[in-house]
Amino acid sequence: MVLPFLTSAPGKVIIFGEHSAVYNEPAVAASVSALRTYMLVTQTDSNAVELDFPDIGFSHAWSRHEFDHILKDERNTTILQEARHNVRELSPELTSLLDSLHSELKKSMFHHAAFCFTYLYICLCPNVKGIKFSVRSTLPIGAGLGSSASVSVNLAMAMAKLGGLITGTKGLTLQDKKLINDWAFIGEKCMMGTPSGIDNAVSTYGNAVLFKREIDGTTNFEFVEDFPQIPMILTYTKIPRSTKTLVANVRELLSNHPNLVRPILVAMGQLATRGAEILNSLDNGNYNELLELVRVNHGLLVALGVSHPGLEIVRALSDTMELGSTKLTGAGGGGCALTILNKDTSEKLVTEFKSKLEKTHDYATYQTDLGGIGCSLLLNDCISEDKLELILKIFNHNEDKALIDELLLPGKCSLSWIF
Ligand SMILES: Nc1ncnc2c1ncn2[C@@H]1O[C@H](COP(=O)(O)OP(=O)(O)O)[C@@H](O)[C@H]1O
Ligand SMILES: C[C@@](O)(CCOP(=O)(O)O)CC(=O)O
Ligand SMILES: [Mg+2]
Repeated sequence: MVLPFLTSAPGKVIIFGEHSAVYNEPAVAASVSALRTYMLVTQTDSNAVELDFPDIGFSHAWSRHEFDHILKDERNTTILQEARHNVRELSPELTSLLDSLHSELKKSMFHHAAFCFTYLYICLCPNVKGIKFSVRSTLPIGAGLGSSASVSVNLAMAMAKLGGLITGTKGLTLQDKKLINDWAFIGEKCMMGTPSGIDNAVSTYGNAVLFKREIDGTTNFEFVEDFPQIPMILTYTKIPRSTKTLVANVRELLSNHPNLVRPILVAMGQLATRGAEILNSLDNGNYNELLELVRVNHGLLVALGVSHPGLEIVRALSDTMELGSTKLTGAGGGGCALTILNKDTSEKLVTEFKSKLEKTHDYATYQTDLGGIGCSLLLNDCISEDKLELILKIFNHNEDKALIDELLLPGKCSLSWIF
């Protein structure tokens, strides 16, 4: 594999069914292909394996010796073989072998990112050394827009490419995408424990999907054809939270009150199924029902305890101004809210809504299209010398997000990404 090369994967918005998706209920999500994570893979002089995650202030280099310790011990052969064939569950044995590689990070917020990195590395490209993986994202991180999944998709794609597991050269084949999605799911497992798999699926395949996880751990999804551009606003409250904690809280609530919580999850699945039907044939006749489902979905999420006073500000303002229906999106507890606008909402009202959120509460708002390009790859022979210089600047000097978009956004920039 000729270095350097780049990978990229988008964030997502869950329209219906966050949290209930973890319990095998259907959910609807779409990619936000303009908000993405990028990964640059470069050769280094050392023998080490390095990661550089400047967006979260984390970088680390492991000497090859640390991995050899695991890889060259014959007692580990079966453990490694089994882990490399299991894309449903993490191997507890491999997990404990990898522990020594990040023991000093155990109490830090970077532990899960490091675990995800080393797990995918040892499974997908263990023979590669003298290499650095640098990540930059235009997505808000820990905000409910699937940044963890987009990092997992990038790592899975880059490492599978380095391990010779990706076959497409002119475009990613369906088989390539399946492999990327499977390993990104394992990456999400390292990050947060019990993902549904919806985030990595949308980040890999792009577009909009009706997703369902089955009891045996397999996943089913169908694309929502002709996904309509719904007028909407995404509001980022900037309130930090962790998906892992919120998902664990819901699990505890379910275990304490199964008879109360189970029907809530089932109702969320029902409304996701109906939501997908409406989105497949959205018109004036069913638009208000879509808004109603958004309102009900938010209410059920409140009942699960995953809203936050900061999210309720957005919901209450959209209700007071009567401009649309708001629900939290992603794991909640802070992060982002999604407001679907009423049909007749004026530009003036939208401006007033956004300006109140931004000026009074210091929130950020995005008006972005949903759907579009999933994961993508920029091969070395498509990167000219002058473009490479600019790309290195972006990754080495923490250039701002507008510059990243201008230079790298697939479908908008002049680079020949394949997807
Ligand atoms: N650009 C990035 N660089 C490094 N790590 C990232 C990046 N984006 C996300 N992550 C990882 O994902 C975690 C956030 O994931 P999560 O809590 O699931 O929120 P979300 O997926 O909604 O953004 C971060 O703590 C970090 O470990
Ligand atoms: C809460 C959940 O439904 C979505 C989490 O999304 P995010 O990490 O908050 O972007 C969990 C999942 O489906 O894996
Ligand atoms: Mg996440």
